[in-house]
Amino acid sequence: MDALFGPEDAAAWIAVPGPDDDKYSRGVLGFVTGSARYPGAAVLGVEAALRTGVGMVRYLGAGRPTRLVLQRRPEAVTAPGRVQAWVVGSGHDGGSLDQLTAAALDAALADPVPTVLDAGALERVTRSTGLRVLTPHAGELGRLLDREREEVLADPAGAAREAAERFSAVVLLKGHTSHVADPSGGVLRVQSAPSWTATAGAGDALAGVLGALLATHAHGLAANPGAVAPIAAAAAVVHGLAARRASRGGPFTVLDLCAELPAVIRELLGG
Ligand SMILES: NC(=O)C1=CN([C@@H]2O[C@H](COP(=O)(O)OP(=O)(O)OC[C@H]3O[C@@H](n4cnc5c(N)ncnc54)[C@H](O)[C@@H]3O)[C@@H](O)[C@H]2O)[C@@H](O)CC1
Ligand SMILES: Nc1ncnc2c1ncn2[C@@H]1O[C@H](COP(=O)(O)OP(=O)(O)O)[C@@H](O)[C@H]1O
Repeated sequence: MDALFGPEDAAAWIAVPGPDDDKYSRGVLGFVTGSARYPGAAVLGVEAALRTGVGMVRYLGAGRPTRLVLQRRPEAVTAPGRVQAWVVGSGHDGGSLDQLTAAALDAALADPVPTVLDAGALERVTRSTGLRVLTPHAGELGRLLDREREEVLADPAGAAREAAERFSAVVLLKGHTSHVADPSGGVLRVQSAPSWTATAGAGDALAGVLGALLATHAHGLAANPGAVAPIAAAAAVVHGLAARRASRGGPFTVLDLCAELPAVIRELLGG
């Protein structure tokens, strides 16, 4: 099955808090992202998650990214504790991680909750124990499959499907059209972002949006793992609509995109 997934489909995957909710019942999202080399990736993921809506963000990383995350978002909690979903790998360099980040990453991968594996964590996919979503761009998916980037671009749906089957994961292959493949062979296509979105850091923000949607649906996911693929597609739609609002036909920064996320969520909910 290969289907187009749009805003009407995405609207069904926005979790709305109720009067009995508190920050824990809404869902806590943990991040092990960013590094001394790429601290900005940590800031962008946390910013995107908080603006998508989540009960709490826990951020675990080295001193420099932690300071920058707190400077931008004092709402983030930097103490370890339970979470309902993880985002790992944005701003990591597969090979070289400081000790604290490496230990936090090991703990996150061993935690059986839904996990977004991005950038530097993609190569650790077989070590993750929960429901997992991989968020590669074409070059990263090529490396995972031992293929050239051009081969992935020639058949993106097929490459995403192959990786989903091989790694028992939902695979969100990013691009102008994003392809979300699940291990049973289904592929959802999302095409909501303008080409101005091709800018460094946009993928780090997408990982944050996706993490927030997973954390706020975590309770239902254990019983319904098939929901992970539409949630991943919904994240791509929300991210793309925020990019469109930020762009209005011109360039924008990733923080501009993040600033539009609350309005996109509101609109999808009919507000
Ligand atoms: N603000 C930040 O902290 C950002 C951090 N990022 C992080 O940076 C890390 C690497 O991500 P990438 O997507 O770049 O990883 P890739 O490994 O896909 O890209 C690196 C490759 O791009 C190619 N390349 C480098 N410079 C190039 C140029 N000028 N023209 C054409 N090709 C060039 C090289 O072949 C290089 O091996 C990830 O951890 C990612 O999360 C990026 O998301 C960008 C923003
Ligand atoms: N031509 C394009 N049109 C629309 N969106 C794009 C285009 N190219 C990339 N994107 C989107 O921009 C983001 C780029 O992510 P990624 O390649 O991981 O960059 P980074 O690692 O720098 O954050 C993804 O969400 C992707 O879908």
